[in-house]
Amino acid sequence: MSAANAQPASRSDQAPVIEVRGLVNRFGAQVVHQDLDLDVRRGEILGVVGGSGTGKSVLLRSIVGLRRPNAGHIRVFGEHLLELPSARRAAIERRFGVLFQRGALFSSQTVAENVETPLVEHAGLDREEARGLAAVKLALTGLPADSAEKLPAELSGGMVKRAALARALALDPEILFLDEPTAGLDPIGAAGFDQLVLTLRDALDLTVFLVTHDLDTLYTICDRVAVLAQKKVLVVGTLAEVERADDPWVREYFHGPRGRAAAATHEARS
Ligand SMILES: Nc1ncnc2c1ncn2[C@@H]1O[C@H](COP(=O)(O)OP(=O)(O)OP(=O)(O)O)[C@@H](O)[C@H]1O
Repeated sequence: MSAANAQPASRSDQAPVIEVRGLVNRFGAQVVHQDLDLDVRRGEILGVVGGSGTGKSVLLRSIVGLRRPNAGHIRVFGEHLLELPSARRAAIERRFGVLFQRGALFSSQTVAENVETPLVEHAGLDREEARGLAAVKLALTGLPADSAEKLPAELSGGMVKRAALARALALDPEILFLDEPTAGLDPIGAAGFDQLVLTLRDALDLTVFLVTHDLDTLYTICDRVAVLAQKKVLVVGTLAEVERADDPWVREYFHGPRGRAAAATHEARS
């Protein structure tokens, strides 16, 4: 049985911690989302998939406050984010940890400084306190202690992802947003990162919103999967439910050679 399936079915308590309703995102004449609805349940790892350009990152950016959608509602922790005064919204956003596609570490700061910065700027810690806590966060992500004093450019791709994850965890977030965390990693590095996300979700009681193209990630750690297509969430559910969807992209993605290989590997491990 895989680690993901080892979770009881009720691992996520069904209560949505994020509710997106009627979301519209447009860039000029290009409509990316039209009346998109999505719930993210507390405690789950939700995999968000879809073809290139279907708006996975734009959806993530809309929820975390980096893009104001053209229309719709986003409720997080029961609060309507788009209607909140900016200070209240910022307080909610501090309960998010975000790992961007390219890691987004400050290249001129050491790894430790990268993790310390949010602790100093947002949690009011002094540098020394922040340093101690940053070391804990870096250890949590499995980075060797000597990486702390290195610059991001001195780390491997997998280590950069772990350092960026440590930074995303700096302020003890309740919801972790990951944008293609295993992109560019070799299969062993990617599998290690998947297991890390699963372990941290369980240990830290996180909810995880995970944008990915990685079929192994979906089969190994995701509780549910949401497929973006036709400007909305076309289907959301367990992998078994999503695989049954009658949609050309779903068929090609899940039932094509790579999908079948990922499913077979997962079966063999179960
Ligand atoms: N700031 C922007 N200005 C104009 N168009 C944008 C902007 N951001 C995103 N888009 C467009 O919105 C669409 C969705 O982009 P998005 O990055 O969300 O796709 P995605 O599903 O994450 O794709 P991928 O899987 O390739 O990363 C794309 O056509 C993109 O070009």
